[in-house]
Amino acid sequence: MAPPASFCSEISPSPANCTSYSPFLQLDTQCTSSFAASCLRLPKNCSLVARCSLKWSEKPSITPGALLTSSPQQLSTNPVFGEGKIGVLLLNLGGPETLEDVQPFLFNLFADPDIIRLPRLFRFLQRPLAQFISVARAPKSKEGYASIGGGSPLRRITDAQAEALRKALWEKNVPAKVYVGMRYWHPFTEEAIEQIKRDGITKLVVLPLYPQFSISTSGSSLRLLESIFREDEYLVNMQHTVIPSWYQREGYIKAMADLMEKELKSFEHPEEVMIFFSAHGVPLAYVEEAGDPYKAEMEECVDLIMEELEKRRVHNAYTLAYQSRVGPVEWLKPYTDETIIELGKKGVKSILAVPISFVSEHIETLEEIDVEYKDLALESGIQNWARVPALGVEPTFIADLADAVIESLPYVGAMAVSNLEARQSLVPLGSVEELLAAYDSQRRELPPPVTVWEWGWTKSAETWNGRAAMLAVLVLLVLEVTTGEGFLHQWGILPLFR
Ligand SMILES: C=CC1=C(C)c2cc3[nH]c(cc4nc(cc5[nH]c(cc1n2)c(C)c5CCC(=O)O)C(CCC(=O)O)=C4C)c(C)c3C=C
Ligand SMILES: [Fe+2]
Repeated sequence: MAPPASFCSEISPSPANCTSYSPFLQLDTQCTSSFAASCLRLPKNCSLVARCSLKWSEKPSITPGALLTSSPQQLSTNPVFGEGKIGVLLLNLGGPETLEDVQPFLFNLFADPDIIRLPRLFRFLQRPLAQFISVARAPKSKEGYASIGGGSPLRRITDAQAEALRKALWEKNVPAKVYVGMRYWHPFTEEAIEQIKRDGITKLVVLPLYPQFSISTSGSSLRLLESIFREDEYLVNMQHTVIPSWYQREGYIKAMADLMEKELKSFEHPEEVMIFFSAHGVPLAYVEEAGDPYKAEMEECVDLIMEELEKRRVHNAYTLAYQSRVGPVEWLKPYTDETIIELGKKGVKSILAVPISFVSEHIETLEEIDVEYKDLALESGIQNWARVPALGVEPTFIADLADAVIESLPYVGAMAVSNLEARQSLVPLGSVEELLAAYDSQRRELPPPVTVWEWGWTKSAETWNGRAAMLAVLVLLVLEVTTGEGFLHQWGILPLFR
Protein backbone atom coordinates (compact mmCIF):
# COMPACT_ATOMS: atom_id res chain seq x y z
CA MET A 1 0.00 0.00 0.00
CA ALA A 2 1.40 3.42 -0.91
CA PRO A 3 1.39 6.11 1.76
CA PRO A 4 -1.00 9.01 1.21
CA ALA A 5 0.82 12.01 -0.25
CA SER A 6 -0.19 14.16 2.71
CA PHE A 7 1.46 11.76 5.13
CA CYS A 8 4.82 11.91 3.44
CA SER A 9 4.85 15.58 2.63
CA GLU A 10 4.12 16.25 6.31
CA ILE A 11 7.51 14.81 7.12
CA SER A 12 9.97 17.57 6.64
CA PRO A 13 13.46 16.76 5.39
CA SER A 14 14.79 19.84 7.16
CA PRO A 15 17.18 18.80 9.94
CA ALA A 16 15.99 21.81 11.96
CA ASN A 17 12.57 20.24 12.30
CA CYS A 18 13.87 16.82 13.08
CA THR A 19 14.88 17.31 16.69
CA SER A 20 11.30 17.75 17.77
CA TYR A 21 9.88 15.20 15.40
CA SER A 22 9.65 11.52 15.97
CA PRO A 23 8.67 9.96 12.67
CA PHE A 24 9.16 6.43 13.90
CA LEU A 25 6.49 7.02 16.48
CA GLN A 26 4.29 8.34 13.76
CA LEU A 27 5.06 5.35 11.59
CA ASP A 28 4.13 3.17 14.52
CA THR A 29 0.75 4.68 14.98
CA GLN A 30 -0.06 5.37 11.36
CA CYS A 31 1.82 2.90 9.23
CA THR A 32 2.22 -0.75 8.64
CA SER A 33 5.85 -1.65 7.98
CA SER A 34 5.29 -1.71 4.21
CA PHE A 35 3.87 1.75 4.64
CA ALA A 36 7.03 2.81 6.41
CA ALA A 37 9.08 1.21 3.69
CA SER A 38 7.27 3.19 1.03
CA CYS A 39 8.01 6.39 2.90
CA LEU A 40 11.65 5.48 3.27
CA ARG A 41 11.91 5.10 -0.46
CA LEU A 42 10.59 8.56 -1.25
CA PRO A 43 13.82 10.47 -1.49
CA LYS A 44 12.53 14.00 -2.08
CA ASN A 45 10.13 14.41 0.80
CA CYS A 46 10.86 11.58 3.10
CA SER A 47 14.32 10.15 2.90
CA LEU A 48 15.41 11.79 6.13
CA VAL A 49 12.42 10.37 7.91
CA ALA A 50 14.14 7.35 9.24
CA ARG A 51 16.89 9.41 10.73
CA CYS A 52 15.01 12.34 12.19
CA SER A 53 14.24 10.77 15.52
CA LEU A 54 17.76 9.55 16.04
CA LYS A 55 19.63 12.60 17.23
CA TRP A 56 21.37 12.01 20.48
CA SER A 57 19.37 14.79 22.11
CA GLU A 58 16.66 12.14 22.46
CA LYS A 59 17.96 9.79 25.06
CA PRO A 60 17.30 6.09 24.71
CA SER A 61 15.17 4.49 27.37
CA ILE A 62 17.99 2.07 28.18
CA THR A 63 21.47 3.50 28.61
CA PRO A 64 24.70 1.48 28.75
CA GLY A 65 25.13 2.54 32.37
CA ALA A 66 21.85 0.92 33.30
CA LEU A 67 23.09 -2.39 31.98
CA LEU A 68 26.40 -2.44 33.77
CA THR A 69 25.35 -3.84 37.06
CA SER A 70 26.58 -7.36 36.45
CA SER A 71 30.00 -8.97 36.25
CA PRO A 72 30.85 -10.79 32.99
CA GLN A 73 30.06 -14.11 34.65
CA GLN A 74 26.64 -12.89 35.70
CA LEU A 75 25.85 -11.46 32.31
CA SER A 76 24.70 -14.68 30.75
CA THR A 77 21.63 -14.32 32.97
CA ASN A 78 21.41 -10.52 33.03
CA PRO A 79 17.73 -9.53 33.17
CA VAL A 80 18.16 -7.14 30.26
CA PHE A 81 20.27 -9.35 27.98
CA GLY A 82 18.70 -12.63 29.03
CA GLU A 83 20.73 -15.79 28.69
CA GLY A 84 23.11 -16.60 25.89
CA LYS A 85 26.48 -16.20 24.29
CA ILE A 86 26.89 -12.78 22.68
CA GLY A 87 28.62 -12.28 19.35
CA VAL A 88 29.24 -9.10 17.37
CA LEU A 89 29.67 -9.44 13.61
CA LEU A 90 31.53 -6.55 11.99
CA LEU A 91 30.70 -6.30 8.29
CA ASN A 92 33.12 -4.69 5.91
CA LEU A 93 34.10 -4.58 2.25
CA GLY A 94 37.43 -6.42 2.29
CA GLY A 95 40.35 -5.67 0.03
CA PRO A 96 43.05 -7.49 -1.93
CA GLU A 97 46.04 -8.33 0.24
CA THR A 98 48.44 -8.87 -2.67
CA LEU A 99 48.51 -7.76 -6.30
CA GLU A 100 47.50 -11.30 -7.36
CA ASP A 101 44.33 -10.88 -5.30
CA VAL A 102 43.24 -7.77 -7.20
CA GLN A 103 41.47 -9.39 -10.16
CA PRO A 104 39.61 -12.08 -8.13
CA PHE A 105 38.66 -9.39 -5.58
CA LEU A 106 37.25 -7.24 -8.39
CA PHE A 107 35.44 -10.27 -9.76
CA ASN A 108 33.70 -10.77 -6.39
CA LEU A 109 32.78 -7.09 -6.30
CA PHE A 110 31.31 -6.97 -9.80
CA ALA A 111 29.56 -10.33 -9.39
CA ASP A 112 27.52 -8.71 -6.59
CA PRO A 113 24.03 -7.87 -7.88
CA ASP A 114 23.98 -4.90 -5.49
CA ILE A 115 26.94 -3.41 -7.38
CA ILE A 116 25.83 -4.37 -10.91
CA ARG A 117 22.12 -5.03 -11.01
CA LEU A 118 21.31 -6.51 -14.40
CA PRO A 119 17.83 -6.67 -15.89
CA ARG A 120 16.10 -9.91 -14.91
CA LEU A 121 16.50 -11.36 -18.40
CA PHE A 122 20.26 -10.89 -18.29
CA ARG A 123 20.92 -12.13 -14.75
CA PHE A 124 22.66 -15.23 -16.08
CA LEU A 125 25.33 -12.89 -17.48
CA GLN A 126 26.35 -11.60 -14.04
CA ARG A 127 29.39 -13.83 -13.58
CA PRO A 128 30.73 -13.70 -17.17
CA LEU A 129 30.29 -9.93 -17.09
CA ALA A 130 32.05 -9.69 -13.72
CA GLN A 131 34.93 -11.72 -15.15
CA PHE A 132 35.09 -9.49 -18.19
CA ILE A 133 35.04 -6.21 -16.23
CA SER A 134 37.41 -7.42 -13.51
CA VAL A 135 40.00 -8.52 -16.08
CA ALA A 136 39.62 -5.18 -17.88
CA ARG A 137 39.90 -3.08 -14.72
CA ALA A 138 42.58 -5.08 -12.91
CA PRO A 139 45.65 -3.34 -14.45
CA LYS A 140 44.43 0.13 -13.35
CA SER A 141 43.44 -1.13 -9.88
CA LYS A 142 46.75 -2.97 -9.50
CA GLU A 143 48.64 0.25 -10.17
CA GLY A 144 46.72 1.89 -7.34
CA TYR A 145 47.31 -0.98 -4.90
CA ALA A 146 50.99 -1.18 -5.92
CA SER A 147 51.39 2.49 -5.02
CA ILE A 148 50.05 1.92 -1.48
CA GLY A 149 52.40 -0.96 -0.69
CA GLY A 150 51.04 -3.84 -2.80
CA GLY A 151 47.68 -4.46 -1.15
CA SER A 152 44.80 -3.08 0.88
CA PRO A 153 45.34 -2.36 4.58
CA LEU A 154 41.67 -3.10 5.24
CA ARG A 155 41.99 -6.54 6.80
CA ARG A 156 44.72 -5.48 9.22
CA ILE A 157 42.81 -2.37 10.32
CA THR A 158 39.45 -4.15 10.61
CA ASP A 159 41.04 -6.91 12.70
CA ALA A 160 42.53 -4.25 14.98
CA GLN A 161 39.11 -2.57 15.27
CA ALA A 162 37.52 -5.93 16.16
CA GLU A 163 40.08 -6.54 18.88
CA ALA A 164 39.72 -3.00 20.25
CA LEU A 165 35.94 -3.39 20.29
CA ARG A 166 36.18 -6.75 22.07
CA LYS A 167 38.37 -5.17 24.76
CA ALA A 168 36.05 -2.16 25.11
CA LEU A 169 33.05 -4.46 25.53
CA TRP A 170 34.81 -6.54 28.19
CA GLU A 171 35.80 -3.35 30.01
CA LYS A 172 32.10 -2.48 30.01
CA ASN A 173 31.33 -5.93 31.43
CA VAL A 174 29.97 -7.39 28.21
CA PRO A 175 31.83 -10.62 27.43
CA ALA A 176 31.22 -10.70 23.70
CA LYS A 177 33.20 -12.31 20.90
CA VAL A 178 33.80 -10.07 17.89
CA TYR A 179 33.97 -11.44 14.33
CA VAL A 180 34.95 -9.86 11.01
CA GLY A 181 32.94 -10.74 7.89
CA MET A 182 34.14 -9.18 4.63
CA ARG A 183 31.93 -8.95 1.55
CA TYR A 184 34.51 -9.37 -1.23
CA TRP A 185 37.69 -10.80 0.29
CA HIS A 186 39.03 -12.79 3.22
CA PRO A 187 37.84 -13.34 5.86
CA PHE A 188 34.56 -13.75 3.98
CA THR A 189 31.24 -13.32 5.78
CA GLU A 190 30.58 -17.03 5.24
CA GLU A 191 33.82 -17.87 7.14
CA ALA A 192 32.82 -15.60 10.04
CA ILE A 193 29.40 -17.22 10.21
CA GLU A 194 30.96 -20.71 10.37
CA GLN A 195 33.08 -19.55 13.32
CA ILE A 196 30.02 -18.01 15.00
CA LYS A 197 28.28 -21.39 14.74
CA ARG A 198 31.33 -23.29 16.03
CA ASP A 199 31.48 -20.91 19.02
CA GLY A 200 27.82 -21.54 19.80
CA ILE A 201 26.82 -17.86 19.72
CA THR A 202 23.12 -17.45 20.50
CA LYS A 203 22.72 -13.66 20.35
CA LEU A 204 24.28 -11.78 17.48
CA VAL A 205 24.63 -8.04 16.94
CA VAL A 206 25.35 -7.25 13.30
CA LEU A 207 27.34 -4.04 12.93
CA PRO A 208 28.33 -2.88 9.42
CA LEU A 209 31.48 -0.74 9.64
CA TYR A 210 29.98 1.89 7.36
CA PRO A 211 28.67 4.92 9.29
CA GLN A 212 26.01 5.63 6.64
CA PHE A 213 23.77 3.04 5.02
CA SER A 214 23.99 2.33 1.29
CA ILE A 215 22.34 -0.42 -0.70
CA SER A 216 25.78 -1.00 -2.28
CA THR A 217 27.64 -1.50 1.02
CA SER A 218 25.75 -2.42 4.23
CA GLY A 219 22.73 -3.38 2.11
CA SER A 220 24.76 -5.82 0.06
CA SER A 221 26.27 -7.44 3.16
CA LEU A 222 22.85 -7.69 4.80
CA ARG A 223 21.40 -9.30 1.70
CA LEU A 224 24.17 -11.87 1.78
CA LEU A 225 23.52 -12.51 5.47
CA GLU A 226 19.82 -12.89 4.78
CA SER A 227 20.51 -15.63 2.24
CA ILE A 228 22.93 -17.39 4.61
CA PHE A 229 20.46 -17.15 7.54
CA ARG A 230 17.56 -18.43 5.43
CA GLU A 231 19.34 -21.63 4.47
CA ASP A 232 20.73 -22.60 7.86
CA GLU A 233 18.69 -24.11 10.67
CA TYR A 234 21.08 -22.93 13.39
CA LEU A 235 21.06 -19.38 12.11
CA VAL A 236 17.33 -19.21 11.50
CA ASN A 237 16.93 -19.82 15.22
CA MET A 238 19.77 -17.56 16.36
CA GLN A 239 18.53 -14.24 17.71
CA HIS A 240 20.03 -11.21 16.06
CA THR A 241 19.71 -7.50 15.57
CA VAL A 242 21.30 -5.12 13.09
CA ILE A 243 22.63 -1.60 13.60
CA PRO A 244 22.26 -0.41 10.00
CA SER A 245 23.90 2.99 10.39
CA TRP A 246 25.39 4.97 13.24
CA TYR A 247 26.68 8.27 11.79
CA GLN A 248 24.31 10.10 14.14
CA ARG A 249 25.90 8.79 17.34
CA GLU A 250 27.46 11.32 19.67
CA GLY A 251 30.72 9.40 20.10
CA TYR A 252 31.29 9.06 16.36
CA ILE A 253 30.52 12.74 15.72
CA LYS A 254 32.78 13.84 18.58
CA ALA A 255 35.61 11.55 17.46
CA MET A 256 35.41 13.03 13.93
CA ALA A 257 35.31 16.58 15.32
CA ASP A 258 38.36 15.83 17.53
CA LEU A 259 40.40 14.63 14.56
CA MET A 260 39.33 17.60 12.44
CA GLU A 261 40.07 20.15 15.14
CA LYS A 262 43.53 18.68 15.61
CA GLU A 263 44.28 18.68 11.88
CA LEU A 264 43.03 22.26 11.43
CA LYS A 265 45.71 23.38 13.86
CA SER A 266 48.39 22.22 11.41
CA PHE A 267 47.50 25.16 9.12
CA GLU A 268 49.09 28.55 9.59
CA HIS A 269 45.66 30.27 9.41
CA PRO A 270 43.16 27.59 10.53
CA GLU A 271 40.14 29.90 10.27
CA GLU A 272 40.72 30.38 6.52
CA VAL A 273 40.68 26.67 5.73
CA MET A 274 37.86 25.21 3.63
CA ILE A 275 36.70 21.94 5.23
CA PHE A 276 36.17 19.52 2.35
CA PHE A 277 34.12 16.42 3.18
CA SER A 278 34.79 13.80 0.52
CA ALA A 279 32.41 10.85 0.52
CA HIS A 280 32.58 7.73 -1.62
CA GLY A 281 30.00 8.17 -4.38
CA VAL A 282 27.20 5.90 -5.57
CA PRO A 283 25.42 6.03 -8.92
CA LEU A 284 22.60 8.59 -8.78
CA ALA A 285 20.05 5.91 -9.69
CA TYR A 286 20.69 4.18 -6.36
CA VAL A 287 19.34 7.24 -4.57
CA GLU A 288 16.74 8.45 -7.05
CA GLU A 289 15.37 5.13 -8.31
CA ALA A 290 16.09 2.57 -5.60
CA GLY A 291 15.63 4.90 -2.60
CA ASP A 292 19.13 4.50 -1.17
CA PRO A 293 19.20 6.70 1.99
CA TYR A 294 22.97 7.17 1.56
CA LYS A 295 22.92 10.79 0.33
CA ALA A 296 20.44 11.97 2.96
CA GLU A 297 22.42 10.24 5.71
CA MET A 298 25.67 11.70 4.41
CA GLU A 299 24.29 15.23 4.38
CA GLU A 300 22.89 14.86 7.88
CA CYS A 301 26.19 13.42 9.08
CA VAL A 302 28.07 16.46 7.74
CA ASP A 303 25.54 18.81 9.41
CA LEU A 304 25.98 17.03 12.75
CA ILE A 305 29.78 17.24 12.60
CA MET A 306 29.67 20.92 11.69
CA GLU A 307 27.18 21.59 14.53
CA GLU A 308 29.61 19.93 16.92
CA LEU A 309 32.49 22.06 15.59
CA GLU A 310 30.37 25.20 15.91
CA LYS A 311 29.89 24.35 19.59
CA ARG A 312 33.69 24.32 19.82
CA ARG A 313 33.81 27.75 18.15
CA VAL A 314 35.13 26.40 14.87
CA HIS A 315 33.22 28.32 12.21
CA ASN A 316 35.04 27.35 9.00
CA ALA A 317 33.37 27.21 5.59
CA TYR A 318 32.69 23.64 4.45
CA THR A 319 31.54 21.63 1.47
CA LEU A 320 30.59 18.04 0.64
CA ALA A 321 31.49 16.26 -2.60
CA TYR A 322 31.58 12.65 -3.85
CA GLN A 323 34.64 10.76 -5.07
CA SER A 324 35.64 7.47 -6.71
CA ARG A 325 33.07 7.26 -9.49
CA VAL A 326 33.60 4.53 -12.07
CA GLY A 327 31.93 4.12 -15.47
CA PRO A 328 29.70 6.24 -17.66
CA VAL A 329 26.53 6.62 -15.57
CA GLU A 330 25.84 9.70 -13.47
CA TRP A 331 27.00 9.43 -9.85
CA LEU A 332 26.13 11.58 -6.86
CA LYS A 333 27.21 15.17 -7.41
CA PRO A 334 29.09 17.40 -6.92
CA TYR A 335 32.14 15.35 -7.87
CA THR A 336 35.24 15.80 -5.72
CA ASP A 337 37.62 16.52 -8.62
CA GLU A 338 35.33 19.15 -10.20
CA THR A 339 34.71 20.79 -6.82
CA ILE A 340 38.45 21.07 -6.11
CA ILE A 341 38.97 22.82 -9.46
CA GLU A 342 36.01 25.14 -8.74
CA LEU A 343 37.37 26.07 -5.32
CA GLY A 344 40.77 26.82 -6.84
CA LYS A 345 39.09 29.14 -9.35
CA LYS A 346 37.25 30.90 -6.53
CA GLY A 347 40.54 31.66 -4.82
CA VAL A 348 40.40 29.15 -1.95
CA LYS A 349 43.99 28.67 -0.76
CA SER A 350 43.72 26.01 1.98
CA ILE A 351 41.77 22.75 2.08
CA LEU A 352 41.31 20.18 4.82
CA ALA A 353 40.07 16.94 3.21
CA VAL A 354 37.81 14.81 5.41
CA PRO A 355 37.06 11.25 4.21
CA ILE A 356 33.60 10.63 5.60
CA SER A 357 32.13 7.36 4.34
CA PHE A 358 34.59 4.88 5.77
CA VAL A 359 36.39 4.42 9.10
CA SER A 360 39.65 2.79 7.91
CA GLU A 361 42.45 3.98 5.72
CA HIS A 362 42.08 2.36 2.28
CA ILE A 363 43.07 2.80 -1.32
CA GLU A 364 40.77 5.78 -1.78
CA THR A 365 42.24 7.75 1.12
CA LEU A 366 45.86 6.71 0.63
CA GLU A 367 45.98 6.99 -3.14
CA GLU A 368 43.00 8.94 -4.48
CA ILE A 369 42.87 11.68 -1.83
CA ASP A 370 46.49 11.82 -0.68
CA VAL A 371 48.01 11.69 -4.16
CA GLU A 372 45.51 12.37 -6.97
CA TYR A 373 43.29 15.01 -5.32
CA LYS A 374 46.21 16.67 -3.58
CA ASP A 375 48.03 17.05 -6.93
CA LEU A 376 44.84 18.35 -8.54
CA ALA A 377 44.40 20.87 -5.72
CA LEU A 378 47.95 22.15 -6.03
CA GLU A 379 47.55 22.45 -9.83
CA SER A 380 44.28 24.33 -9.26
CA GLY A 381 45.94 27.06 -7.21
CA ILE A 382 45.30 25.66 -3.73
CA GLN A 383 48.47 26.13 -1.72
CA ASN A 384 47.86 24.29 1.55
CA TRP A 385 46.43 20.79 1.75
CA ALA A 386 45.95 18.39 4.67
CA ARG A 387 43.80 15.35 5.29
CA VAL A 388 42.05 14.08 8.41
CA PRO A 389 43.10 10.48 9.14
CA ALA A 390 40.47 7.73 9.19
CA LEU A 391 39.15 6.87 12.66
CA GLY A 392 40.76 3.41 12.82
CA VAL A 393 41.01 2.39 16.49
CA GLU A 394 40.61 5.88 17.91
CA PRO A 395 39.47 5.24 21.54
CA THR A 396 36.42 7.61 21.64
CA PHE A 397 35.15 6.00 18.47
CA ILE A 398 35.68 2.41 19.61
CA ALA A 399 34.09 3.16 23.01
CA ASP A 400 31.07 4.56 21.18
CA LEU A 401 30.79 1.47 18.96
CA ALA A 402 30.84 -0.60 22.15
CA ASP A 403 28.01 1.54 23.56
CA ALA A 404 26.05 1.07 20.32
CA VAL A 405 26.39 -2.70 20.70
CA ILE A 406 25.36 -2.58 24.37
CA GLU A 407 22.34 -0.38 23.63
CA SER A 408 21.23 -2.83 20.94
CA LEU A 409 21.44 -5.92 23.15
CA PRO A 410 17.97 -5.63 24.68
CA TYR A 411 16.56 -5.78 21.17
CA VAL A 412 18.44 -8.86 20.01
CA GLY A 413 15.88 -11.31 18.78
CA ALA A 414 13.07 -8.77 18.75
CA MET A 415 11.69 -7.71 15.40
CA ALA A 416 12.98 -4.31 16.29
CA VAL A 417 11.50 -2.31 13.46
CA SER A 418 8.05 -3.08 14.79
CA ASN A 419 9.25 -2.51 18.35
CA LEU A 420 8.44 0.95 19.66
CA GLU A 421 11.29 1.07 22.15
CA ALA A 422 13.89 0.11 19.56
CA ARG A 423 12.70 2.84 17.25
CA GLN A 424 13.30 5.42 19.93
CA SER A 425 16.83 4.24 20.59
CA LEU A 426 19.90 6.06 19.31
CA VAL A 427 20.33 3.81 16.31
CA PRO A 428 17.56 2.38 14.14
CA LEU A 429 17.66 -1.29 14.91
CA GLY A 430 16.12 -4.06 12.94
CA SER A 431 16.31 -7.60 11.79
CA VAL A 432 18.06 -8.27 8.49
CA GLU A 433 14.80 -9.05 6.70
CA GLU A 434 12.94 -5.97 7.92
CA LEU A 435 15.79 -3.62 7.13
CA LEU A 436 16.10 -4.92 3.60
CA ALA A 437 12.36 -4.60 3.19
CA ALA A 438 12.50 -1.01 4.38
CA TYR A 439 15.47 0.13 2.31
CA ASP A 440 15.37 -1.84 -0.90
CA SER A 441 12.28 -4.00 -1.00
CA GLN A 442 11.61 -3.83 -4.72
CA ARG A 443 15.22 -4.43 -5.73
CA ARG A 444 14.72 -2.26 -8.78
CA GLU A 445 16.94 -2.81 -11.77
CA LEU A 446 19.73 -0.25 -11.88
CA PRO A 447 21.99 0.78 -14.74
CA PRO A 448 25.42 -0.88 -14.41
CA PRO A 449 27.71 1.71 -12.78
CA VAL A 450 30.81 0.51 -14.58
CA THR A 451 32.04 0.83 -18.13
CA VAL A 452 31.35 -2.39 -19.93
CA TRP A 453 33.05 -1.26 -23.11
CA GLU A 454 35.61 1.49 -23.56
CA TRP A 455 34.93 3.37 -26.81
CA GLY A 456 32.74 6.41 -27.45
CA TRP A 457 32.99 10.07 -26.53
CA THR A 458 29.47 11.14 -25.62
CA LYS A 459 27.34 9.84 -22.78
CA SER A 460 24.68 8.48 -25.08
CA ALA A 461 27.28 6.86 -27.33
CA GLU A 462 28.73 5.20 -24.26
CA THR A 463 25.29 3.98 -23.23
CA TRP A 464 24.75 2.48 -26.67
CA ASN A 465 28.24 1.05 -26.68
CA GLY A 466 27.42 -0.53 -23.33
CA ARG A 467 24.26 -2.04 -24.78
CA ALA A 468 26.12 -3.25 -27.86
CA ALA A 469 28.73 -4.77 -25.57
CA MET A 470 26.03 -6.57 -23.61
CA LEU A 471 24.62 -7.90 -26.86
CA ALA A 472 28.11 -8.95 -27.97
CA VAL A 473 28.65 -10.75 -24.67
CA LEU A 474 25.28 -12.46 -25.12
CA VAL A 475 26.13 -13.58 -28.65
CA LEU A 476 29.54 -14.82 -27.50
CA LEU A 477 27.90 -16.69 -24.68
CA VAL A 478 25.37 -18.35 -26.95
CA LEU A 479 28.19 -19.33 -29.31
CA GLU A 480 30.23 -20.69 -26.43
CA VAL A 481 27.35 -22.68 -25.01
CA THR A 482 26.46 -24.12 -28.39
CA THR A 483 30.01 -24.84 -29.61
CA GLY A 484 31.65 -25.58 -26.24
CA GLU A 485 34.64 -23.46 -27.24
CA GLY A 486 35.76 -19.88 -26.62
CA PHE A 487 37.42 -17.55 -24.11
CA LEU A 488 34.98 -18.26 -21.28
CA HIS A 489 35.83 -21.96 -21.49
CA GLN A 490 39.51 -21.04 -21.61
CA TRP A 491 39.17 -18.94 -18.44
CA GLY A 492 37.24 -21.72 -16.75
CA ILE A 493 34.04 -19.69 -16.34
CA LEU A 494 31.96 -22.07 -18.43
CA PRO A 495 30.39 -24.50 -17.96
CA LEU A 496 28.60 -22.35 -15.34
CA PHE A 497 27.46 -25.14 -13.06
CA ARG A 498 30.42 -27.37 -12.45
C1 LIG B 1 30.77 3.78 1.68
C2 LIG B 1 31.73 3.35 0.95
C3 LIG B 1 31.60 2.76 -0.39
C4 LIG B 1 30.56 2.80 -1.32
C5 LIG B 1 29.21 3.48 -1.20
C6 LIG B 1 30.99 2.06 -2.48
C7 LIG B 1 30.26 1.86 -3.65
C8 LIG B 1 30.79 1.37 -4.85
N1 LIG B 1 32.09 0.99 -5.10
C9 LIG B 1 32.24 0.57 -6.42
C10 LIG B 1 33.42 0.10 -7.05
C11 LIG B 1 34.66 -0.13 -6.43
N2 LIG B 1 34.95 0.08 -5.10
C12 LIG B 1 36.26 -0.27 -4.86
C13 LIG B 1 36.95 -0.19 -3.68
C14 LIG B 1 36.41 0.32 -2.50
N3 LIG B 1 35.12 0.77 -2.27
C15 LIG B 1 35.00 1.19 -0.98
C16 LIG B 1 33.88 1.74 -0.35
C17 LIG B 1 32.65 1.99 -0.98
N4 LIG B 1 32.24 1.57 -2.22
C18 LIG B 1 36.27 0.97 -0.35
C19 LIG B 1 36.56 1.27 1.08
C20 LIG B 1 37.14 0.44 -1.30
C21 LIG B 1 38.61 0.15 -1.12
C22 LIG B 1 38.95 -1.18 -0.52
C23 LIG B 1 40.43 -1.31 -0.40
O1 LIG B 1 40.93 -2.29 -0.94
O2 LIG B 1 41.13 -0.49 0.20
C24 LIG B 1 36.83 -0.77 -6.07
C25 LIG B 1 38.23 -1.35 -6.21
C26 LIG B 1 39.30 -0.34 -6.27
C27 LIG B 1 39.33 0.31 -7.61
O3 LIG B 1 39.56 -0.36 -8.61
O4 LIG B 1 39.05 1.53 -7.67
C28 LIG B 1 35.84 -0.66 -7.05
C29 LIG B 1 35.97 -1.04 -8.50
C30 LIG B 1 30.96 0.69 -7.00
C31 LIG B 1 30.67 0.35 -8.46
C32 LIG B 1 30.07 1.18 -6.04
C33 LIG B 1 28.62 1.45 -6.11
C34 LIG B 1 27.78 0.89 -6.89
FE1 LIG C 1 33.71 1.16 -3.77
